[in-house]
Amino acid sequence: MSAVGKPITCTAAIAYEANKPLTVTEIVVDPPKAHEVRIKIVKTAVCHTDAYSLSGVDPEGLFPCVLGHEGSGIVESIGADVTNVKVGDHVIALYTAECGKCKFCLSGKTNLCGSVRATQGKGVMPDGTTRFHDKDGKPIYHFMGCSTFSQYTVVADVSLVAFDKSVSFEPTALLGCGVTTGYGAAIKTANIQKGDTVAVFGAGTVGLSVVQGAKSRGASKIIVVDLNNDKKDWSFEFGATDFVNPKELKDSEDIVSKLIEMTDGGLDFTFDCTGNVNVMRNALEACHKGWGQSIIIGVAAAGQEIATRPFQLVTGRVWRGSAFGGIKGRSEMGGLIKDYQSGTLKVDEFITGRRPFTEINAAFEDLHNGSCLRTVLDTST
Ligand SMILES: NC(=O)C1=CN([C@@H]2O[C@H](COP(=O)(O)OP(=O)(O)OC[C@H]3O[C@@H](n4cnc5c(N)ncnc54)[C@H](OP(=O)(O)O)[C@@H]3O)[C@@H](O)[C@H]2O)C=CC1
Ligand SMILES: N[C@@H](CCC(=O)N[C@@H](CSC=O)C(=O)NCC(=O)O)C(=O)O
Ligand SMILES: [Zn+2]
Ligand SMILES: [Zn+2]
Repeated sequence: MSAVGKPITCTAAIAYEANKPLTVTEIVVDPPKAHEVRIKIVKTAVCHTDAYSLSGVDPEGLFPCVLGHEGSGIVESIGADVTNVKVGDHVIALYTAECGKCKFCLSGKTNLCGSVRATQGKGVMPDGTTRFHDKDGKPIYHFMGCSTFSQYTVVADVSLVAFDKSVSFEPTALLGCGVTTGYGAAIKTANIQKGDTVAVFGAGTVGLSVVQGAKSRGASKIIVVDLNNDKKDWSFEFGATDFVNPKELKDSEDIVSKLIEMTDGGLDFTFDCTGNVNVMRNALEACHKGWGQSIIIGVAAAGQEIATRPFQLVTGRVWRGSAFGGIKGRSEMGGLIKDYQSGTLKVDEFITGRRPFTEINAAFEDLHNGSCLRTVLDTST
């Protein structure tokens, strides 16, 4: 019997409090209101940002909530006035919405959209209420406008994009965050050109996706910096030309001087994909005088601040940031899917494990163990 217009009881993973394992339990998911879409999530994966928010240091972190923002699934039902998707469409949830109408969307300068961001950061839908409840009716917060750690979720219509049914749910789940973020940061935010030199700090899914973006643009040197030698082989497979482990430098060397020496004065582009503010400083200072740009992708907690001597900027180095790789999810995801289909963009290669949904806490543990890129969860099991 169809559940359209009715609440659905399903399994979800609830973050009840910071730093505690998620509780896999039944919740109630209300039907979508106007301009909302209820999705049956098929595949989802854990991104480092889910672990960051679960750790309790995210100033927008609210509990209890349904985490998860890398996920894809099938439109189960739509609310009034939804015109961009229909029931049965295969979709990716987008934590960076694209309304096409707000000041941000119309600026042509950014992929950040203002339409739902304020309520998204408060863990509620645009009308200020939640569609998730526990069995006693108590509200459960949404997360990043997606909440993919549930068999069913509700998102704003501006927070999803449909994709061709010939593409499967696993790669599209990963395109919901990590891969798109890194690849976009390289090809869009930085707009790396043939011959440029690049250093990437942090060889997780985001960092290695920067690497493949740099490779696709013909960068002449792509240096990966990571403390974990287990990331070396992957770095080369995704396109790195060099791998440096700062722990293995000589006493007389530091990572900044090492990178400057390797690149005849510094890099054209560096990327922080660690979220560590000390690494961000090194990444900036390893840039070439006069033009080098450092792009911050990693997320750091409230209270953490970046520092450098202003002279570093006076002498032409540029500090920038990138959210979701600068990609506009609804109008540009199709291009990334084409890159995936043509083989330019590796996505499946990031899947280092698969688990049933009930093992979601183990998937978080995987992320903290250096031999994981992404663990994909099957919400039906
Ligand atoms: N701006 C945006 O739109 C987005 C930002 N993010 C953020 O990007 C970052 C990366 O995410 P993700 O790839 O999923 O995370 P991962 O945890 O998979 O990757 C981070 C990598 O950085 C390495 N690392 C940690 N500390 C250092 C250090 N001091 N020097 C060098 N390498 C280091 C880790 O090594 P080890 O294996 O030893 O832990 C790991 O390989 C996170 O901060 C995440 O929150 C993610 C998605 C979107
Ligand atoms: N609530 C967090 C926000 C951290 C952050 O910067 N998030 C990234 C996406 S991380 C994905 O894995 C982002 O896109 N930021 C732009 C935005 O509008 O949120 C905090 O306050 O730390
Ligand atoms: Zn993410
Ligand atoms: Zn907008």
